[in-house]
Order: sequence, then C-alpha cells, then structure tokens
Amino acid sequence: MEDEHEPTDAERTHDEELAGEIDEDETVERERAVDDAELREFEERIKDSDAYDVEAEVFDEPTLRALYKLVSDGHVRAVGGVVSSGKEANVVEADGADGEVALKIYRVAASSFDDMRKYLEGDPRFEGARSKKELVVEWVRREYSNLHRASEAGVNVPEPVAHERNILVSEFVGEDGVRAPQIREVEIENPETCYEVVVGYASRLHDAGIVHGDLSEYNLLVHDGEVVVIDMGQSVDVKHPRADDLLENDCKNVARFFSSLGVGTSRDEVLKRVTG
Ligand SMILES: Nc1ncnc2c1ncn2[C@@H]1O[C@H](COP(=O)(O)OP(=O)(O)OP(=O)(O)O)[C@@H](O)[C@H]1O
Ligand SMILES: [Mg+2]
Repeated sequence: MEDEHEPTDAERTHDEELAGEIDEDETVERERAVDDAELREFEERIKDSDAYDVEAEVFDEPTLRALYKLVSDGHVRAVGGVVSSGKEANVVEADGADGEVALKIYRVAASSFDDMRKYLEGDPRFEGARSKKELVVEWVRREYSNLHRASEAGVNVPEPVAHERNILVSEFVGEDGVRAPQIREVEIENPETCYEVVVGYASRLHDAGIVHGDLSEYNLLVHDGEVVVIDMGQSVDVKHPRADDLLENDCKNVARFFSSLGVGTSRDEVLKRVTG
C-alpha cells in the first residue's frame, strides 16, 4: 500500500484552483454527442484555414473535437495561421469572441511524458500511473490556472480564456495574426527599466506563491511597449520540491540576459530582489 500523502494547505489551495476535475465519462459522452457528419463539416471549414495547410497534423481527430467544443462554446470563431511550431506544442492564431486569441495546441503523442511528470510530481494528485493524454490535459489545465494566478497577481500575461483537452486558449499577444516579438528579438531602448519590470514581475509571482520555471528571453514578449510573460505550463508552487532550483535558474537567466545588455546584476542580486 502506498502512503496516503496528506496535502499541505498550499497544495490544497492549488488543487482547488485547478477547478473542474476531469470527468472521463462526461468527456466520452460529449465526444459521442458530436455526430460524425457534423464533425466532418467542421473539419472542412477548418481546412480552409492557413493553419490546416501548414500543419494538417496539428488537428488530429481528438484535437478537432476539442476545437469543435471551443467553437460551440463561443471561445473560437475562426482559425488563422500557425505562429509557432515547437516540439511540444503549436501556437495558432484565431478569432475569439472578443478579438484575437492564441491556441496553444499540445501534441499528445510527442509530449515528453517524463519531463511533464517531473513538474507534476510535486502534487499529490499525480501519484500513480497516468496516461500520456491525462498528463497533457492536466498540464493544459495547470497552465491555464497559472496564467490566471499570475494575472491576478498583477503580472502582464496573456489573459487565459478557456481550455479544452490539449488546447489552451489565451489572449493573442500581437496584432493581425502576427505574434509580438520575443524580448531577445527586439532592440531594447532602456534595458535598465526593462530589467526592473521583469524583476518586478518575478517578484509578484513569488509573492503570489508561484515560480515561473522557464523565465528567459524566450518567454518574454514585447507588445505595445510592454513586456508580457508567457509559457507557464511548467510553473510550480513555491512549496514544490523543485521550486528553489527552478527559481535559481530563472534568476540566472534574467541576470545573464540583462547583463548582456549592460545592466549590472547577477543571479544572486535578482534572487535577493525576487525573494526579498
Ligand atoms: N498568447 C500568445 N500570443 C501570441 N503569441 C504567442 C502566445 N503564446 C505563445 N505565443 C508564441 O508561441 C511561441 C511558443 O509559445 P510558448 O513559449 O508558450 O510555448 P513553448 O512551450 O515554449 O513551445 P515550444 O516548445 O514551441 O517553444 C512563443 O514564443 C510566442 O512566439
Ligand atoms: Mg516558450
């Protein structure tokens, strides 16, 4: 028998935030409710989108069903083009109910199960065997929740809109289908100010009990003169066993990037500011 791990308050709060437990039966029933003809018709519509041409394999059958649900619920109106094509996920621009949205579509088959598990393991709900699909669904739900927490804490992140299976919907950072550049791709006029903003964000996240876990010049976008923090699937609670290592690494990345722009700082300086 495995020991029953009694969740700490922090874990419990985090659990509660990840509202809406997966109900497999409900999902299966809902999937059946969408009849095939309806789905094929929807697929024909999606096929007209740029994303479908570029990356037809993004929309495998279960992903198509998830997208169909998001359309039915009014979160997505039309699908645009692929703005980023990565190992784990594709990001697609789309029209939402209220302007442009980004669809981060995880590839279930290609997801690195072991990596995801390492982050999820600090949470008692993830003990025991879980399928790859369940891990990805959980990951997406977590990313949604983390963005929500970050936004509440006053950090500039894309507002999370919805999530369904392997698809996360959030506010699109960019304009007219063109994604905003990453901070490493732009010329920063005032690195010192920008550094202060980023350290401020990391500090607010920390105060809110979250460590980003992959904070770097790749996950900071610049839009309308503001820095936007993205990519929070791997973010963990400060009580997570890996939190300290991840935080040190985040601070190291921030210090390295801004030092390269001439800002006098170090990993320990950033760490002190973030945790102080
Ligand atoms: N909400 C968004 N609005 C606009 N562009 C986005 C948004 N989210 C992500 N992107 C774009 O997609 C890229 C990848 O997104 P993200 O960093 O969240 O995924 P990732 O897990 O790092 O994926 P990969 O493995 O592909 O790098 C970002 O660098 C950014 O250019
Ligand atoms: Mg990223």
